[in-house]
Amino acid sequence: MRKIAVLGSTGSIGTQTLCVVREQGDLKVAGLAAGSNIELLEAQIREFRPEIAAVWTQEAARELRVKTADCNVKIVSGMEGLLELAVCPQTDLLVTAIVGMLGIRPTIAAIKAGKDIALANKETLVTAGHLIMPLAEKYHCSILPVDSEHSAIFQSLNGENGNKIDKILLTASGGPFRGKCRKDLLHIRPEDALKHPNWSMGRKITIDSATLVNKGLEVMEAKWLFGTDLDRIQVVVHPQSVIHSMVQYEDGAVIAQLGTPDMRLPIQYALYYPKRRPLSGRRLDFFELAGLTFEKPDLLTFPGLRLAFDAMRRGGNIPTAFNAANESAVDKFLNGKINFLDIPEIIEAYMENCRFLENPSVDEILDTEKAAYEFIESRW
Ligand SMILES: NC(=O)C1=CN([C@@H]2O[C@H](COP(=O)(O)OP(=O)(O)OC[C@H]3O[C@@H](n4cnc5c(N)ncnc54)[C@H](OP(=O)(O)O)[C@@H]3O)[C@@H](O)[C@H]2O)C=CC1
Ligand SMILES: CC(=O)[C@@H](O)[C@H](O)COP(=O)(O)O
Ligand SMILES: [Mn+2]
Repeated sequence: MRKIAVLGSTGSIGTQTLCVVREQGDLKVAGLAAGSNIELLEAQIREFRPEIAAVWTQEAARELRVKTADCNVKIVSGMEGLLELAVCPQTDLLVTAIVGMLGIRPTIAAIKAGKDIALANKETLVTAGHLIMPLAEKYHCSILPVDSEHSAIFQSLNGENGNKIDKILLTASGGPFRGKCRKDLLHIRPEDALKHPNWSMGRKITIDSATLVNKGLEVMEAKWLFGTDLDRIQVVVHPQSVIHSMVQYEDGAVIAQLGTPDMRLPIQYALYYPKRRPLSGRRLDFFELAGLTFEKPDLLTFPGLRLAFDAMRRGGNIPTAFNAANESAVDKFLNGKINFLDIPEIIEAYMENCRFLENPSVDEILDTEKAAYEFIESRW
């Protein structure tokens, strides 16, 4: 029986991971971690009976201990708690479904403890991919993609070992503002940007989809996961989100993975790789598809994608600068402190102002993040 722990169990990916566990019935959940939603975490503890559960604050931990006193679960808190959970001996796979750079240290700890990683937390790979990929190789750990596009690429690479890839075709929905120009985006409110055309996801990634920053993060994620040069990764806007991504080989053949917009499939694929399992829910009906269309991304209206390519080309800690500035800017946008169009401006400003570090350590990555918050706080 595969034993898993889930970082971010109360979020969009976390709850869908537990749906898969519930439906399949043959996975053991040994650890659950959440931020502050202790009501849902308590219910998850009662249903899945993990050995260990983590929350962020000590106060939340105290409250959860009282609520779950009859459950024989160890409650931990803070970064120490996440690290303890990540290396918990009762697990062999860690699902990283937490948002942001908070995932870096637990992911590294889990790899060093020999755990496989089902990786949803793309920010970790974007900022620390140069540390994580070699570490996973050293400790013989698999990094199994959960992100829908990367799972599609992973599935399209199956059985093609040794064959030369011409291009990775990374599909993008284009977000809720596809087809608009900059002037149309001047007065966008958070509630407008939170309406993704095809996917139901957490708030941060939904804003990232609206700015195309998500696609920029995914380009970097693909580069690390598949070891592909940037100039072999092409973003293709595909508004229907039916083709989840494609791989073109040197003979011109294009292999793709298609499906309904349901994250349970890539999650389940990562949990059971290389096996497929039955999955309930709607199937693609090709006779009902109105059509599949494709466009080039509009880099003038959505400069976030251009900045991501730029960050990756510059390397070092600049992808961290890109990511940390975006995290700070998205938070400010969601709290009504800045406009939608300020998000890429803030990212660019910090990318230009941050101190360049060639091969940043974890501490230097986290320092770059802290400096981003300070820089942005002092100006916006
Ligand atoms: N949602 C999706 O469909 C997809 C998401 N991803 C990626 O997956 C990751 C998760 O996204 P998503 O599920 O949408 O995010 P959500 O915002 O829905 O969930 C985030 C989770 O992280 C938890 N969390 C927040 N702060 C802490 C903390 N300090 N300690 C422990 N846990 C914490 C939250 O807990 P709480 O709610 O209790 O505070 C929640 O369980 C992101 O990196 C995203 O880019 C990738 C592809 C698709
Ligand atoms: C479900 C998933 O993987 C998201 O990352 C999704 O792809 C967002 O879609 P866009 O960024 O293409 O709008
Ligand atoms: Mn994605």
